[in-house]
Amino acid sequence: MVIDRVSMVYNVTSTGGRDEVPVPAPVRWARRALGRPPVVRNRAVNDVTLAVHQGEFVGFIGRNGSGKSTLMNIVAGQMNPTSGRVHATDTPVKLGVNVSLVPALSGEKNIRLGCLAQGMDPRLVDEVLPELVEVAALGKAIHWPMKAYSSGMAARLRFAVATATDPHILILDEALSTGDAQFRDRGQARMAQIREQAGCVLFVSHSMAEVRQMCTRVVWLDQGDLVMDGDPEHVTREYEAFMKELAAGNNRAAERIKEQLMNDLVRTELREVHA
Ligand SMILES: Nc1ncnc2c1ncn2[C@@H]1O[C@H](COP(=O)(O)OP(=O)(O)OP(=O)(O)O)[C@@H](O)[C@H]1O
Repeated sequence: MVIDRVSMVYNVTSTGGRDEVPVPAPVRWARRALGRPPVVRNRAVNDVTLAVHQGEFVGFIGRNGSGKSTLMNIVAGQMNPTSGRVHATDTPVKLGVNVSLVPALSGEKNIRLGCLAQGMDPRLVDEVLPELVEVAALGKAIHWPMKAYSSGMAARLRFAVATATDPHILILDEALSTGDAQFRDRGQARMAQIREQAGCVLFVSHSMAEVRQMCTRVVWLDQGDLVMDGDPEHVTREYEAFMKELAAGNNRAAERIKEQLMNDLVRTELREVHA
């Protein structure tokens, strides 16, 4: 899958601020004339290019509002980017979105329904059902209506359904973190299985431990920019150093870390182009 120079700019109503980027003048005038609130431009993803290969487990990290979810929504086809394109060999499945579950039905019935909705043969559904019930690890609650589930329990169910068809490209936006330790273990085992079956997983997380443990590669986004892309240990270490400076109020030092890494990234890309 290739994310090719993807950018996303949201127009958002704002009461104003000095460093806001205004929309073009004619739009401003028209809104003023119509008595609508002013709108500013918010760049959520900034010209991001990435190639993700089969079998890769790519972690996406970055502070709040850095563009991770926006990028995942674009990859999942839920949102069109302002510019750029995503080329994928198969439809990416974003956990919990591509399958609509029914609150009044039991967990087991929902798994069955979710599998059928994803085009699975009914005989195959019977075959895989016990395994998926085990992945969800809901115990007796698997027979309860889904509306009686906690948010973590519902997340487990969605996870089991989303991974049922061995999606080629699976997108997880913080899904595992909502579960407890037992679910995380099972969830990780299931994702390792997906990866082995030559799919790839895109995984958004704020947990560096989880990212280091599970990912084969990590992408760091900040304010929509691609800051780093590489080895999980290396990227998470630099990210932690950046966050530490921010937490200590050393914004300049944090910016310097980011600038240096972005320059390194440009140099690497240039070397690759010339190679
Ligand atoms: N529907 C929307 N309309 C306008 N702006 C949006 C919208 N959704 C997100 N944004 C903006 O886009 C930027 C990126 O948001 P996004 O949710 O992609 O970040 P994130 O990295 O996933 O953050 P988090 O770690 O907090 O989940 C933010 O500045 C946010 O304010």
